[in-house]
Amino acid sequence: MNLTVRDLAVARGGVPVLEALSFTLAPGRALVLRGPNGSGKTTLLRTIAGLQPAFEGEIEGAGERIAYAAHSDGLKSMLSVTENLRFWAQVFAQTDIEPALDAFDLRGLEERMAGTLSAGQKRRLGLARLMVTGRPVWVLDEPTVSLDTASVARFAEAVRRHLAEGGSALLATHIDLGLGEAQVLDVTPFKAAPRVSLEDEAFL
Ligand SMILES: Nc1ncnc2c1ncn2[C@@H]1O[C@H](COP(=O)(O)OP(=O)(O)OP(=O)(O)O)[C@@H](O)[C@H]1O
Repeated sequence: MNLTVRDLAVARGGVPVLEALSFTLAPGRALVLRGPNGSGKTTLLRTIAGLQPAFEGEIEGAGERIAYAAHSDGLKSMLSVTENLRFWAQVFAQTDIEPALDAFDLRGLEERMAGTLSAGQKRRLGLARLMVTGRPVWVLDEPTVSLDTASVARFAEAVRRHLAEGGSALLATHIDLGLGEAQVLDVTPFKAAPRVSLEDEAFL
């Protein structure tokens, strides 16, 4: 199933920040949002994740298909790394946290309280949670903040695997993730953005 956005306008504080936005994101595809600070990327992602209503337009294929990773890691600081992952796995009716521990290099940190982790380790744990949601559409806001080069590469690899398994990813980022074949959508406030269809693009 595609994620489809049609003639979408999104607003913060009642003020539209983006409008006339349309795109289709098919299974196996990634779309990177690019735009200057304040251009509305976070607002768009929050709207697609269902955290705020659309100002105008339609979103299809979102709802319970979305796993959203916001700017903040949203961890439970008094729970250990494994307890955090188990908690989230339970919320999403999943059981296996082992692949997430491996993918985000959390081995050796399993029993550490999340609150005692470094910023980059917290971010790795926050991103590892995506893998225990079982949800097909990853919506990611600046996912690589605080990550070192090796962790960025691990993250990109996790995204690639997710796409290869039929998932999709919508990401706002200012840095090059090395997802060479990902489509890029330039977000320009108050101007009609180009229509993007990822259905016919080569597999990432
Ligand atoms: N809580 C809020 N209330 C009112 N306006 C807000 C709020 N949060 C953000 N804005 C404004 O909405 C606009 C879009 O912000 P948004 O965070 O979506 O941009 P962004 O493209 O994600 O920026 P960045 O690259 O800096 O993260 C900006 O002008 C911002 O100042």
